[in-house]
Amino acid sequence: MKHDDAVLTATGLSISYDGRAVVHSVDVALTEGAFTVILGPNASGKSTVLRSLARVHKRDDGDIVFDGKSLDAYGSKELARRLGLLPQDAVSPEGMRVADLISRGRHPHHSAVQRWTTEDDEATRAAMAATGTTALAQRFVDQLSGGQRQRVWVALLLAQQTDVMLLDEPTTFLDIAYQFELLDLLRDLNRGGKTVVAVLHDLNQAARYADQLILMKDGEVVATGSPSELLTAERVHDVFGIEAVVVDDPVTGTPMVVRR
Ligand SMILES: Nc1ncnc2c1ncn2[C@@H]1O[C@H](COP(=O)(O)OP(=O)(O)OP(=O)(O)O)[C@@H](O)[C@H]1O
Repeated sequence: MKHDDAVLTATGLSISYDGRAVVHSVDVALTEGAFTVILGPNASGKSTVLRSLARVHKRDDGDIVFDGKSLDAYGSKELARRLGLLPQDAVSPEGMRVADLISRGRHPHHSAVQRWTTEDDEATRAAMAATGTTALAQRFVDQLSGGQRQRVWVALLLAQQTDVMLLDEPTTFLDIAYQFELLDLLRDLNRGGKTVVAVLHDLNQAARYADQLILMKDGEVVATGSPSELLTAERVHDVFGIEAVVVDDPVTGTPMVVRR
């Protein structure tokens, strides 16, 4: 699969767990500088694809090319400086304070002998400010609410300062205000040049924020395109099995899916 404006492409990507195939020869092209949202029903393979794109999960087959070079050719620190993943099931080490967890986002930027620098300070401070976690700095991560913890994980990813950010259901646990705040933040980062890829479940949020949607079902990519191209009543029915009408969002004009 060749896309001149893609920063990360996967071709013929197949992935399994313990011999059970769950992703079947999919092609994915993530446009550089775009905000891409992966949508699909539960168990359709979204997280598995995302983890594989971040080289966290091994693929059985397929080529992944990141910025002109095979993903496999990157050293782990080199890759972590350029591409970051917020997993769906991030678990923090027990007894760790928020500031310490977020500072881990700076590790890929350090050599074996390098000390903490003012740049590291600046990156972590900015990440905490952007995610509203500054006041939580000395709290233990395992004693936070689900939403607070989620914002801490996002802060870690921000502190990592990668060109490409992959986020698996980043709005989980967040109240509606924080959901939009986080999506606004991701959009700002995206407009500042970062390539953002997020798995979301809310079709209308996806339609508002995404330049590009990747629609998955049963371990396959069923369609890729802009929200207005993709979100039709017929496709929503085919992929999610619900009867809906698609109208224009009265605020943004993007497609808005309303269940009948
Ligand atoms: N660690 C694992 N071991 C075995 N099977 C797994 C594992 N993780 C996921 N699977 C299976 O792989 C398939 C795809 O799962 P995946 O988590 O990628 O889907 P998803 O689209 O992200 O789902 P959801 O919206 O529920 O998060 C599912 O059938 C799931 O049961």
